[in-house]
Amino acid sequence: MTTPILEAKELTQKFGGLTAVDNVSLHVGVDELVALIGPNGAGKTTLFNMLTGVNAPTEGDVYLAGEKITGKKAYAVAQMGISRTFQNIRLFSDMTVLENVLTALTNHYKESFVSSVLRLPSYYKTEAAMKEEAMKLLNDFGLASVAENRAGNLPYGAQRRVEIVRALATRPKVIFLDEPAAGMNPEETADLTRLIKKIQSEYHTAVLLIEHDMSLVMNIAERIYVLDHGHLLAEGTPKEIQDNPEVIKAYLGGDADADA
Ligand SMILES: Nc1ncnc2c1ncn2[C@@H]1O[C@H](COP(=O)(O)OP(=O)(O)OP(=O)(O)O)[C@@H](O)[C@H]1O
Repeated sequence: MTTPILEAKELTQKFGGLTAVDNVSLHVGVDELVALIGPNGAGKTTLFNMLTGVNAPTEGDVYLAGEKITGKKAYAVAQMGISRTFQNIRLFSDMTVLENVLTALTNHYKESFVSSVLRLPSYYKTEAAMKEEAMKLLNDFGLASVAENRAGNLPYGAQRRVEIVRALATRPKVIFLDEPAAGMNPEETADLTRLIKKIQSEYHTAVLLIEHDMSLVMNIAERIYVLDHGHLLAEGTPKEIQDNPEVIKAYLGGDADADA
């Protein structure tokens, strides 16, 4: 097993009388591409929310690169190296594509207040370096030609790509993608598949992916966790998951290639 960059130990989330996630442990290795699947209401988003600091777990702990991050707020977790996209696109739709990516880079380019206000030479240098990094990312993900377009005017699939690039611009250790293929047409999904592989292979960033599109999951995930009614039902390679009778019974309905 690779060294885990992310580790969750015995996480439980209760909402009043409902146990949405029950005693789930998982790990994601450095550079690993892991998927989390399960039927609607299985607890996937609730688990994501605990891992990213949106909700504190009722029980259990989360470790990022060996450091305990349980109970830290979402912004602190983001600064420590977890970034995510959401089921509903959350771009700054009135800003350009480039500006959206630049907002994510600001944490890495510290410029003093004085040099910013006085527009000292170092200010322009920093601005140029940020723009160069943002344009490299946009270029790598086929978005350079729309850098100056208003983000809200892009087609749906391109907006999703911008969101992923913006998450990557924070230079995370792990990137969480919450149903990135939702609402995409087959061509957009094929583009997305290449993009996600690139995050892993060229940016050496671990990926944890929630996705209902089984062909996408089986195509790119190295390992899969299956949640069912808040419990971890199975863990394994795509092949092991497809062949697992419990998974087939509880989730895939006997057809491993069908969408959930
Ligand atoms: N804030 C909340 N308060 C109360 N119950 C909640 C809350 N968030 C989620 N739940 C419940 O927890 C369970 C798990 O929901 P969750 O959204 O995590 O599932 P999911 O696997 O992400 O589903 P989907 O695939 O539909 O997004 C559901 O029964 C849901 O109604």
